[in-house]
Amino acid sequence: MVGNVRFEFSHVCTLSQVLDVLSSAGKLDQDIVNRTKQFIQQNRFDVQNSSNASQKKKPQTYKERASTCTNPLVQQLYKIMNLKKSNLALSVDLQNSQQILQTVDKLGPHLCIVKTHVDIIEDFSPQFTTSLRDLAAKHNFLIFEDRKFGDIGKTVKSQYEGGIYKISSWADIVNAHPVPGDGVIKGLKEAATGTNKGCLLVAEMSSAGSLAKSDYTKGAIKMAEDHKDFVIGFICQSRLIDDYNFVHMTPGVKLSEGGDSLGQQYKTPEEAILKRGADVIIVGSGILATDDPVQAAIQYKEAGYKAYEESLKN
Ligand SMILES: O=c1ccn([C@@H]2O[C@H](COP(=O)(O)O)[C@@H](O)[C@H]2O)c(=O)[nH]1
Repeated sequence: MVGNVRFEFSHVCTLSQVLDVLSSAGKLDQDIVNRTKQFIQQNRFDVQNSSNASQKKKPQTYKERASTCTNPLVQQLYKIMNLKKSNLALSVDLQNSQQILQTVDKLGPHLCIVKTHVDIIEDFSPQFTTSLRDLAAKHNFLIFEDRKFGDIGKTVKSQYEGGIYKISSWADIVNAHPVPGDGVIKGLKEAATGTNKGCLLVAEMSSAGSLAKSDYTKGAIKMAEDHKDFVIGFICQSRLIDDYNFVHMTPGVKLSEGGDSLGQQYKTPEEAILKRGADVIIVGSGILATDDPVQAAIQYKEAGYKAYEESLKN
């Protein structure tokens, strides 16, 4: 009240919208935007239900997630993570097939997922994928081909099942950019009919200046929810949805923060899991570019698992 005049205030835009405007104008770093939004999400005060406001959904163990999630591939992944006490995915970005297989054989006991970029292998042969599948069976991990499909449905279908790589015959998981619309998912899904395969949507990226943010990321979430039978989660930099049926996998992870000369941005396993809500951390050079990759993998596995245990206390 001012004098005898009563004023009523209501907001014209949300804090998230303000953050988006500042980010689009180049005034705020996307990383700060994502973290602030995540903070808001985690600390939301529900006015209508304020007595329950402090009751956050209880975090589930990997074992609990394996029994409550509905997608068989997601169940399998959480079972592996529980059994091997590992949320570590190795990005095996090497160009020689023997080197890849030897590395995977040594590091396999510590991994829940092996991520490949099959098109950087210089001596690719179908035998390589047979040997990789043998190692997946020997060490109990899933294979994720980081192909990032991004074309119309019929093209991605051919790229997934055909060509020299025949990705659908050996990869458990692939990923896709949501940019073409959900035809990209429908095309991949058709090629995977009747198999236990899954797709991750690239909802956010670790690289500086990524356009995958705000409404684009929201669109990716909607697409995932519309295709729950095949989309098993996201490549992302923050927790996007409070549903363990969608596995959040975060690349750009190293034991110390920083970046590379081509725009990659690193965060620690603790930051990725505890602050940003990742389920799986994806690590490449942090392990491969060391003198002792086995020791490095153990370090990442232990750091990732410790952060997961810590997250259960929240
Ligand atoms: O947003 C993204 C999506 C994918 N990647 C891939 O992950 C690895 C990261 O390797 P590092 O050596 O740990 O940087 C690489 O294969 C990328 O293609 C990503 O980094 N960011």
